Amino acid sequence: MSASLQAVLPLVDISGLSSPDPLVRTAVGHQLRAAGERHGFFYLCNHDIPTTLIERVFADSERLFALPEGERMALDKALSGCNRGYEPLRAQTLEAGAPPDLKEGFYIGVDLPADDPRVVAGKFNHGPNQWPTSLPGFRDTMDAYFAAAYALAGRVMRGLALSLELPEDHFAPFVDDASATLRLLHYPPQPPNPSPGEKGCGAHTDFGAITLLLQDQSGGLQVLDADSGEWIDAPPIPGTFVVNIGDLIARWTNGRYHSNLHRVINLSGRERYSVPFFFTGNPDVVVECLPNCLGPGESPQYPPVTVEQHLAECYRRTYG
Ligand SMILES: O=C(O)CCC(=O)C(=O)O
Ligand SMILES: [Fe+2]
Repeated sequence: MSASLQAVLPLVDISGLSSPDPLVRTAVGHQLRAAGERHGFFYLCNHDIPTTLIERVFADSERLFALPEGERMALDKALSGCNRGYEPLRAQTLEAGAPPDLKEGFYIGVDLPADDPRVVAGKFNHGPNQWPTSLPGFRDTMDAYFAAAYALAGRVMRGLALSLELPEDHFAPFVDDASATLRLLHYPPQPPNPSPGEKGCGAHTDFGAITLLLQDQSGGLQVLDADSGEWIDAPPIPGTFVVNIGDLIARWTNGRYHSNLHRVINLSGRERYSVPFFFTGNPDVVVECLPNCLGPGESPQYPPVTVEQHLAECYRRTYG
């Protein structure tokens, strides 16, 4: 990574949040605050998710997207009723007005049986996962990684509470029984003659509270620098996640923390694989401006919304 880039997107060592020393934890909070207020993006290191597990996630993701089309389509998320399973190429348009995204995906969420009261009640995105039957070990890998990323997201939420000078467990009602989505993504190489504006992932902000992103070595992720209007690269750094603040934190903080635009253009000439984990939180929580994020004379930029309402609207907007 170039030195200038390192200066732009900060690196936060998350292990400090586990320190018994409150000053060390608060120092991590300060770093998160600076990152949230600037680009809303940072690299996170010293998470304790094993490299071997991360490698298995990428290997199994490649195996999934290498399945014959018929097998992938048998897991089409259109068949699921709760947005789980396979999403074909060009199914989503993250950037309004741009061509559909040049990516295919696979969605995994909290696995709930059909008789769970929340599923029976028809809550948005609640239900069972769809699993490929021809890939031994796939489900175990994804279950293990889902649990690890879920726990890490909970730690980051504690850090964000500290960053906002709130009690560390302030977001506990949001973290308890949280919804989250693990998304496997596969981007073919950008075609030599793309349609105007065609990208792997059009410019968008993420819908949830935070996103923990793993990417392979291809590069291609770009983050908007709102001050200069330029796109800055967020290349992979081994051993780290790229973490970004999503729309819910922007709403909570009245825009003090940025849910920043980002996009993917896979210019590597090869297949690109990435794995975002969206921590969307407890669907019943009402997200509204935190009192300590409202300066004198300011009014809330966003009306209160439940997590569930917000997510349903974001899906409607980008899937049509
Ligand atoms: O593939 C990536 O690097 C980013 C994906 C992304 O931004 C998303 O799925 O929201
Ligand atoms: Fe995103």
